[in-house]
Amino acid sequence: MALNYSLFAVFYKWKHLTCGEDGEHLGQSEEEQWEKPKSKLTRKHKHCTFGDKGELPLGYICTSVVRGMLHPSTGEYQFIPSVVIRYMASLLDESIAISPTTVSVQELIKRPLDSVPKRFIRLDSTPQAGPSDLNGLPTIDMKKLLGITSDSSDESFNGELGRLHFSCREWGIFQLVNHGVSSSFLQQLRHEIEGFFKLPLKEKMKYKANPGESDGYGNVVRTEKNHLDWGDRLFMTINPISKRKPHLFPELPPSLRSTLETYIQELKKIAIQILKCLAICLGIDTNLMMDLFKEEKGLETLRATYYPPCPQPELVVGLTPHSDATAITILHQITNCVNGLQIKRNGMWFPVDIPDDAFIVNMGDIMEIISNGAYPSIEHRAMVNTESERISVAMFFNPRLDAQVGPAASLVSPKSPARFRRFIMDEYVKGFFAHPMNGKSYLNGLKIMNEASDGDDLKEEA
Ligand SMILES: O=C(O)CCC(=O)C(=O)O
Ligand SMILES: [Fe+2]
Repeated sequence: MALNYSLFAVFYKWKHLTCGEDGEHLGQSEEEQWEKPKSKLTRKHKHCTFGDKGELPLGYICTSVVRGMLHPSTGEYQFIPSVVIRYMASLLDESIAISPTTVSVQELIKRPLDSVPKRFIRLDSTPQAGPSDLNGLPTIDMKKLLGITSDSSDESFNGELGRLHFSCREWGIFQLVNHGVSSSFLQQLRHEIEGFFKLPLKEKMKYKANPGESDGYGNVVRTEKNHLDWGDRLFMTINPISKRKPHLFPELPPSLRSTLETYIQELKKIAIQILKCLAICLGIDTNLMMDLFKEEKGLETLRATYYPPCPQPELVVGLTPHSDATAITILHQITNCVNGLQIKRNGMWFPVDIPDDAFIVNMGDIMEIISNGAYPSIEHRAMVNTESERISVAMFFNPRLDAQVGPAASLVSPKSPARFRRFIMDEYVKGFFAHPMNGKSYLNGLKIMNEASDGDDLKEEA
């Protein structure tokens, strides 16, 4: 059934709309409920309740306004009777009534929900390991990476640098401790980000993603089958500053903005040192690597995700399986103790237990490309639970948009030909957002199938 918003607008004005108790519909099929409501009424349905408007007598015209909704194309916030909203929710799987960017799971769970709407239901036959099966991720001590340069002695390679190389090659992910960002500051960050998600929907929608853009607030469909994830996001380009959307970062509540600004600066320092160390481990000239991530030009984005509790967590996914389209990502689970990140290893999903205040660093597709496959990106997803909300903040570090990216020249030889095509970063990013989120499928599209590659094509740039 293809119902669109204008049809709902007609329902809204419909003068004979009646309902059962607590706004429930009457009748067998949903069409009937709307077409012949009166014929189905019984004494049992003597009154109906509309949210804070209290009980309304039988047959009362449903014009009480109790909830709001965003118009899919104008983005305007509009009040709609709760009964219409419930009906719309029941149609989520079949209807285009709610446009992808206007769904807020946080709003959805404010209503009584026994089961999740069909559009959120995902089936995944990949085996799932138990919570303790992973035995923790490798741990890297940031303090020990500080001060390492390409002139450092071989000793450092035997120590933390060696562990870093191993973690990236064998795991593609590690937890970072002693990173220097204080617990009290992380508390403040938590307070600010939670505050953002607690804002009324109307406020948050000032930051909504504009049509065709990836930056902004909302639950954006990125899957082939138009499934929705069980989470609301705020995604923003942070650097270069000229790429910040005027209605987003600059317009955030000032205390959130300044906390984020400090956080971003701290993470940037960490990311740059890690990238330098990775270049050393891989045998890439650190200057070439740093040129890609030039401080004012490197592409940096941030995604804060709010995962509400879910009545049927086994049926939904908080964040669709994907690998990050970045060089490296630094993830902070701001709701300590509430886990949800899972990684795919040996064809199996493993839940990750993130220690309080540790950061998670993972390799993205760009690092897999630069390293010519030596540091594979890790496929991961986020899952939810029945009890607690969870919030994560991921910061993505990428080469500058005008950089030509491909396997580092020093890693390509006749024996080890380039495994990936070269491209301009800007085109890669645009292509990524136009591509459905589906494991590592975007990266796979950049693979050179014919292993014999043209070495001359590989310039000195990393
Ligand atoms: O919330 C998480 O644990 C994962 C977030 C993530 O993978 C992302 O934002 O790309
Ligand atoms: Fe991710």
